[in-house]
Amino acid sequence: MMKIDVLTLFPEMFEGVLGHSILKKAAEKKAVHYNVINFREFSDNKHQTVDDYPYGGGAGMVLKPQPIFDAVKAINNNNEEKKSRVILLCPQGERLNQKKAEELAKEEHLIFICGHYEGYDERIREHLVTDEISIGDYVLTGGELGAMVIIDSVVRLLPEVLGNEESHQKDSFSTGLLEHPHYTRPADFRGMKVPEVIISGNHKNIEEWRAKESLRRTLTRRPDLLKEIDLTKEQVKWLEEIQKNIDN
Ligand SMILES: C[S@@+](CC[C@H](N)C(=O)[O-])C[C@H]1O[C@@H](n2cnc3c(N)ncnc32)[C@H](O)[C@@H]1O
Repeated sequence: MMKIDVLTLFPEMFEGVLGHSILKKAAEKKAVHYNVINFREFSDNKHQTVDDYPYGGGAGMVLKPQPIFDAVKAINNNNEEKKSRVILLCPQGERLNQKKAEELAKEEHLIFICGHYEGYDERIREHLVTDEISIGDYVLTGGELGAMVIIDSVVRLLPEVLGNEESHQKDSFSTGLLEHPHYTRPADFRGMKVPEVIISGNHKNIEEWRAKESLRRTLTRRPDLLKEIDLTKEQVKWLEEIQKNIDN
């Protein structure tokens, strides 16, 4: 079972996300155990302060190292040698992608540190964390939403979490390509018809249509992804056909 600890000043923010849908079911199935901790509890200051003014002046408050170092130590049962992935949410970090989610899904223990205010003391970054992850090139008020995004992307990859019906194997990015379009009943909705091939019952043709649509989507929306993967000869041929159709 994967263990996920989250250090935050706003634990209530996680109740909605971890307490619903697939993330909740994953915990019920014992694929994952969540532990959301307010690191204010670890402050050794009688006022339980967790932040302070930045040395050198400037706007905003900075998270102090002590409560966060001590919280991580307590999570690891005071075992300094314990090898957990300690992930700092940080707009300056490596950008999250599917590959990173897949890598983290192989771990047994993840600890997330959610920053707030102006940021955190640099010694946390230098001496405590193993990964700094950003969820995109924009600045959030805190790391909580980022931690939730990473947890969601990781937990759905754990064995037993998604059934066959919701398999992630063909999801966008898992194959290196964007996923093909989906349709459901009715076949004719107010004059808008689904492509003939997918109601043909011919599985070989349906698979080929999906494979080509996946390539078409990637070429038109995210051509950068095509440079990252090795295409089969057949895919290269299809891609050339798709490109010709677009050009004409
Ligand atoms: C207001 S931000 C601090 C930004 C910092 N002053 C800077 O310019 O890099 C407060 C906290 O929100 C979180 N955060 C903000 N943007 C994020 C992003 N794109 N991805 C992940 N975490 C983010 C981080 O934990 C950060 O410490």
